Amino acid sequence: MLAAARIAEQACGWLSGRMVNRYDLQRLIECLRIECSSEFEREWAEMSVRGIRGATCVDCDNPELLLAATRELLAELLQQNQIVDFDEIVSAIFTTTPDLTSTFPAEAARALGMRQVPLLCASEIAVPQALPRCIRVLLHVNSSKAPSEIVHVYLGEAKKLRPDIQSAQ
Ligand SMILES: C=C(O[C@@H]1C=C(C(=O)O)C=C[C@H]1O)C(=O)O
Repeated sequence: MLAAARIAEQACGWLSGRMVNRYDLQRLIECLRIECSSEFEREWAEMSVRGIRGATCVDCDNPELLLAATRELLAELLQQNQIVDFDEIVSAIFTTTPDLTSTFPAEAARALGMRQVPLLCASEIAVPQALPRCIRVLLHVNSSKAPSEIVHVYLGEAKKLRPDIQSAQ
């Protein structure tokens, strides 16, 4: 639980059923202020920037299909990594294989609410025989998780890209 939520819960418990005077309230506010700042310092000290990878494929180069597939991928990445607040996301880089040019996958991220997140789209390297019609994403997030706790998400045909990750999960 976030420090602020836990402290607020404690404060509510302390206050419930009490007649509090102004002196008590001032004392409580001062205690919470000290407790909050040290808790936040501890939480921030444990935070690092982590990279989270994902990929998915579409059947053809159609903007609606591409945006729906990107939305699905992002939703899965957020859910699997318990990202509830877009402010935790530092940036997101998308690539599409050279056969996908109908739209920018970043639009799907904005449509999900990532309006403040810096986004970038680029074309993947045209490696011969590489998996076609593939959308990739690299999220950078502020996280207190260890690298081994990060869940990278490969959907559909894109699962073939990283069999090592599929077997590890
Ligand atoms: C294997 C992938 O495709 C390509 C190869 C990568 C790699 O070797 O790490 C990373 C991204 C892509 O350029 C992937 O998306 O994971």
